[in-house]
Order: sequence, then C-alpha cells, then structure tokens
Amino acid sequence: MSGELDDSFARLVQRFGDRLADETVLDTLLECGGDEGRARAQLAAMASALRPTAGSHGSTTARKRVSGMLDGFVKRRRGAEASSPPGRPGPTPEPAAEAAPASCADPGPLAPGQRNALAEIMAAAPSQSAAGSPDRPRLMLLKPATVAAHVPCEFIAGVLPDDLAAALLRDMLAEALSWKPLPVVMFDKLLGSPHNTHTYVDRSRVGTQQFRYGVTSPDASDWLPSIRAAEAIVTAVVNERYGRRRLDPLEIRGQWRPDMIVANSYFGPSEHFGAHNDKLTYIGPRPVIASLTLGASRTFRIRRLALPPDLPAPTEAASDAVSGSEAPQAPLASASTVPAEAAAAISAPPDGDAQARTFDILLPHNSLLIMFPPMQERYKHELPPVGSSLTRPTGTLVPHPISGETRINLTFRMTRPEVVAAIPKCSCGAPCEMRVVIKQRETLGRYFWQCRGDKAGGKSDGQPAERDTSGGRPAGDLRCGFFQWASFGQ
Ligand SMILES: O=C(O)CCC(=O)C(=O)O
Ligand SMILES: [Fe+2]
Repeated sequence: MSGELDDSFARLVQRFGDRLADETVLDTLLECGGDEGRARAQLAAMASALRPTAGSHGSTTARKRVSGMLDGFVKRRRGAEASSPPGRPGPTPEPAAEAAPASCADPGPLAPGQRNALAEIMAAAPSQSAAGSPDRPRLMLLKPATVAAHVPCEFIAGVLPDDLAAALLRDMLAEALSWKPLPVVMFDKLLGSPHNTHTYVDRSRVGTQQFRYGVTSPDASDWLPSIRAAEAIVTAVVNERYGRRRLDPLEIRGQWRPDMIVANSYFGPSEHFGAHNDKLTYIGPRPVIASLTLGASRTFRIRRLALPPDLPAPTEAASDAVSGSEAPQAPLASASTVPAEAAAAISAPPDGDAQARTFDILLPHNSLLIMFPPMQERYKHELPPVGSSLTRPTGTLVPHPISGETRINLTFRMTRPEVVAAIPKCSCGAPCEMRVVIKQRETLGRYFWQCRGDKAGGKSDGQPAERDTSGGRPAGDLRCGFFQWASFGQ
C-alpha cells in the first residue's frame, strides 16, 4: 500500500474507528480506488446508520460487530449487482464509480505515532488458541516491510511488466475453464475443494515424473510460453531475496529454480482455499514457494501456530516419544533427524513473538508473495471466502478490469529430486506423502512419510484433506497407518 493510501486509511480510521470495523474502512477505501473523499462520504453514510440513539449506549465492540454485519450486507448487495455471472470470469464495472462526493470535514493531522499504530490494524478481538491461551489480535500487514517483519515472507508489488502480467492473466483465465476442484478425502468421502486447481510442469526438467495433488486430479500440463516468461522474472527476484537470508541446514544450497506450478482459480467471492500448509512430498523440507497473484485482489491469511504448551523447548537431547494422533505408529527415531540449528530456526518467528497470531495481507494483481522457510513448518495459510460470516473473519475482494471477481494464483515450486527418489511405498503399495510435525514440541519440525489414504493399491493417488495437515486423523480416514520418519542424510 502506498504511503498516501496509508495516510488516508489512518485518517479514516481515526474518524470512523469508533463506529466501523477497521476492515470496513479499508474495504471502502480500496473500493473507492483510494479516493479518500469518496470513501469518507460512504463511511459517513454507513456510520450515521449506526449512530447510537438517545438512551442507547452500545459498546464499541457491539457497534463494530453491527458494522461487520453492515459490511456483509454491502458486499452481498454488491455481489448481486455485479455483471458477471457467479463462477465465470468476466469484466466487472469499477466499484463505487458513482459514489457521493465528500461531505465530511477533514479530521486534521494525526497524533504522533498514530500512523504506524493504525497501519498495523488490530482487526479482530483476541480469540482462544487451541492451546487455550489468548491469541494476539489479528494483524493486517499493509507494507512489504511489515510483511517481512512478522512472517517469513516477502511481498513484491508489480513484479512482472504490466503487459506480461495481463497476457499471463488472459492465458490463465482461458486455461482455468478446464481446471478442476482439488479432490480431498474427508471422513471416507471424496469431496471437492471450494476452488479449482491444476498443475503445470517444466517437462524439460522433471521428465516423466507424475505430480498429483489430488486423488483423481488430471495429469499435469506443460508450461505455456507466458508461464516461462514469468518464471524467468520470478526466479531472478526470488534468488535475489533468498541470497540475503540466513539458511538453515535443510534448505537448498545454490539457486532456487522452480519446475512445477500449482495453479489455483477463484471464480468469485465464495471460492476459497482452507487453512493448510503445503504438501512437501515433491518439494522437500524447508521449501521456498513463490505465489503470484493475477486478477482480483484477495485477502491472504497466515496463521502462526502456537508452540505446544507445557513442554521443554526442543533440544538435541529431547525425548523422541510421540503421542497423539499425528504420528500414530511413530517409532523412536534419532534426534539427529533434524539438526538442532534447524529445529531452533523453526520456533523463532521473525518478530520474536512465539504466540499464535493471524496475519492478513491483501494480494493485488501482479504481486508476488515469496513464502520462505519455515512458512510450511510453523504457519498455515489460507485464502478465506469473502462474505459476511458472523463467526469467523472473512476476506476482501477487489475486482480487476480484465478478470472481474476472478483471482488466479500461480505457486512456483522447485522439486527436490533426492526427496522424490526417496518416497517410500506404504502398506497399500502406493507412494507416501511427506508431512511435518507441527503439534508436538519434542518432534516439532520433523518430517515423516505417511500413507496418502489410497486403499486402491496405488491406482489412485489420494491425499487427505489439506485442512487435516494439522495432525488429527479424521474418523473413517483412508490411510493405512504406515509411518516412517524422513531423514535427509544428516
Ligand atoms: O491462492 C492462494 O493464494 C493460495 C494457494 C495455495 O495455498 C496453494 O496452492 O497451496
Ligand atoms: Fe498452499
């Protein structure tokens, strides 16, 4: 977000923050194309609808809750007015083009320090983490510097030349018509993910290797020329950033070079991708994943997981005992499976705060979010639906002139041949998938091989629901129970 937009946002929060949720203020400002005057007029109209009447002394929290409902109502109304039919890409009119002119007086200069405080929006009340301790409030990360300060990611706006980004978006919109939901196995049933996906590979590098991210997903496609052109730029940007970071022993040495892309499409506000961390089967431990957004802007949500409570901090001498359902048949393994330095890096977040916390980043067209280690080991990420849930925070959508409400996402990944070569077969006879321990402190960050849930003797290529990557085996789980620690030659 530019400095100007930041200042506008801070001024609007100062003016309306006691009556409207910060998300509502941000949404309105973005949907007014950053025009503070128009946003102020719209927000004033919303706020006056919420003005407490004589004798009503509703708390700020209660008023903000009502504001959230109003926000949902506004979004639903906008959705109903949108010209593109749901589920299909197509141009959507510029939002709020006919908004009323500004009618409120300028609130005046900001108090010292206020701008920074407001730029890091406290967007939600603290909630309870699974471990029972209150979470830190959700933070909206608005600038590249604050993204890097809080999560192991780097955000780059406008990464591709405009014409290449537009050409790639058009190509992907055409391709996306044949993408399919990610098949997920949940409670013994085959379900489709609430968005579509497809895999693209650089066959000149990965040969005939099969990459399946779902039970029945179609074979991967070859890279298109526009993908190849984008890949060259993404690769250069990632390596430039990666070269500045301190690597732990499990990370790749040398250049990062992607050879596989998992593409995702979201046709409209209700399509989403639930909280998960990415499968490591092909990309190995401590992967780098570069995520390119094309088309509509959407909120990307990152959840820093709480460290398991009441257990000693990880040391090389820590017990290898495994409890609970995450690793049901875990043998006692050598503590050297993950070197101490690597284990320590996992539990040290960039902002020095180990408590659970949720971060939101609005990802616009032609932006790159590089997920560095230990993003897949200590965090989950999701693309939340855009809507009006009263029970959980939803995300934002800003339409794009080419794609309307459709967002395309390309995640560039680098396969690790030595990991792929080591994929064991489970008792079903099918290739295992690799996952990482994220719930148990003694074994935190250790990788293990597990059955994918394929009882068809290797004919299909199943994987449990992404949402299940936190550990627990759902009732009716199709996995055979095979378990083996993964070792990377340390
Ligand atoms: O659409 C996004 O930004 C998220 C995609 C993602 O998490 C994935 O492909 O694993
Ligand atoms: Fe992901």
